[in-house]
Amino acid sequence: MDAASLKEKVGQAAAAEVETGMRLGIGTGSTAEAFVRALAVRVGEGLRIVGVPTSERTAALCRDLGVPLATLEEVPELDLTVDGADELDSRLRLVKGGGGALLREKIVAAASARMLVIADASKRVESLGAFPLPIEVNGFGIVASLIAIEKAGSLLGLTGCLALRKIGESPFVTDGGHLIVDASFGRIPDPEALSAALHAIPGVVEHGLFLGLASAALLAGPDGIEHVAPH
Ligand SMILES: O=C(CO)[C@H](O)[C@H](O)COP(=O)(O)O
Repeated sequence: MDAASLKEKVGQAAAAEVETGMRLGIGTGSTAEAFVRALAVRVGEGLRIVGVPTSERTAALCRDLGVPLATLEEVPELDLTVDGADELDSRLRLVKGGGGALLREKIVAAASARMLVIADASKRVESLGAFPLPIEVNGFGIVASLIAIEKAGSLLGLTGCLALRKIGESPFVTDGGHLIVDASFGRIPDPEALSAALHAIPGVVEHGLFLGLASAALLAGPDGIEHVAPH
């Protein structure tokens, strides 16, 4: 089965878990988009939900497909967030932010009673870190922040290159107006320690380590959908 079909299947499986009346956080990325498409079908059949999108991109798709939306200000407590991931480990610790939406994704996930991760099974890893860690930074003092991120990594034995994310020649700018640094640290033995160290840097707005947020995952592979709980 190709990657698009796996995303479609897992998007449908996640949409099947949505119950009428739910307040949903709606993730960002190609897998989350497959979920939105399947959710829109159910909304067309009479499912009543309200969704809080994690990016302008997701909001636009939901509007196009007729998925009812609200802001997090209007609906500040959510029942379930469904979102993709770039990596997940057996404890359902995640790396997210490949699509640059990590700040809103984390705010929405933290406002949700449950977070369901949807991905193809190739996203499951023994240790986080093969995927470069996205770090959202304020544009002010970017060089100072880069130096501080490098030092924070090296104090934890993590070395590797930091790259300012670009689209063509221009820096990628997030929905919140910030920049993204992709940190190729390699294997991250202690994600909690790295999370704390990054949070201590004033120019770091947020980072893509999602720790203790995911409640379950649906992973699509050639043999079907696997339901995974953290352990
Ligand atoms: O974190 C994200 C966006 O910021 C995405 O959920 C993550 O990058 C996975 O994307 P995809 O489903 O396209 O592989």
